[in-house]
Amino acid sequence: MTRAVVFDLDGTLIDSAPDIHAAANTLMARHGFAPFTPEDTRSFIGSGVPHFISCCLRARGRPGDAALRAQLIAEFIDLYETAVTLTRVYPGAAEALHALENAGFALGLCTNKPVTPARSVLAHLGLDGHFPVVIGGDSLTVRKPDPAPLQAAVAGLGARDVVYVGDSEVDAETAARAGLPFALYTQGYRKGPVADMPHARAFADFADLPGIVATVLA
Ligand SMILES: O=C(O)COP(=O)(O)O
Ligand SMILES: [Mg+2]
Repeated sequence: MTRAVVFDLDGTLIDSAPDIHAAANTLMARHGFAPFTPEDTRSFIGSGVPHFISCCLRARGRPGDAALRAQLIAEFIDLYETAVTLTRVYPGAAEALHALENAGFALGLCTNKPVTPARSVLAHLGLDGHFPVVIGGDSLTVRKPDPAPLQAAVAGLGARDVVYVGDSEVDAETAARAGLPFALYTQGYRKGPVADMPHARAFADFADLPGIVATVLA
């Protein structure tokens, strides 16, 4: 059976918050709302687009407006596909993907970002060739922290021994519910202290990841 590493995307492999921030503020301006700070935007990321838009509306005093919410979700998804130019790969992440592949690991992706913008930003950054399986926030009827998307990624890879790598509380809960070890990247968009998040290992430097995966799966 294949050994595999499944990655979260936003805040884990890529710092995409600047693009998400720009898209959100385009939307806010279009609808006459005040812009968000980068910190506001980062705090809304991690649970997918519907949740992101709910956070935007709550912050602007319109939490119960279902029609506006549906409209903003559709417009945001429209903006999302080309929101790639401000996004950067975290230092050492691309090298870690190569090292893991060279060590024989299959690689998969399980993100709450919708699958079309996820594939678009992966291609823009030259990372798409690493991932035979990409599960996005709209791939199934449920999204993380439900374990089903992560389990679908694992099944798609045909893997048994798997580590999930992510940056957020949502990712830690997803891995726990899927019964998989979790490696926490500490430089992403988590909302609280590392100590409050269940994890097998935490790392701040991608150079450490291949060794961590080997140890966790030993
Ligand atoms: O779209 C989001 O809210 C977050 O995406 P992620 O699951 O890749 O962190
Ligand atoms: Mg993330």
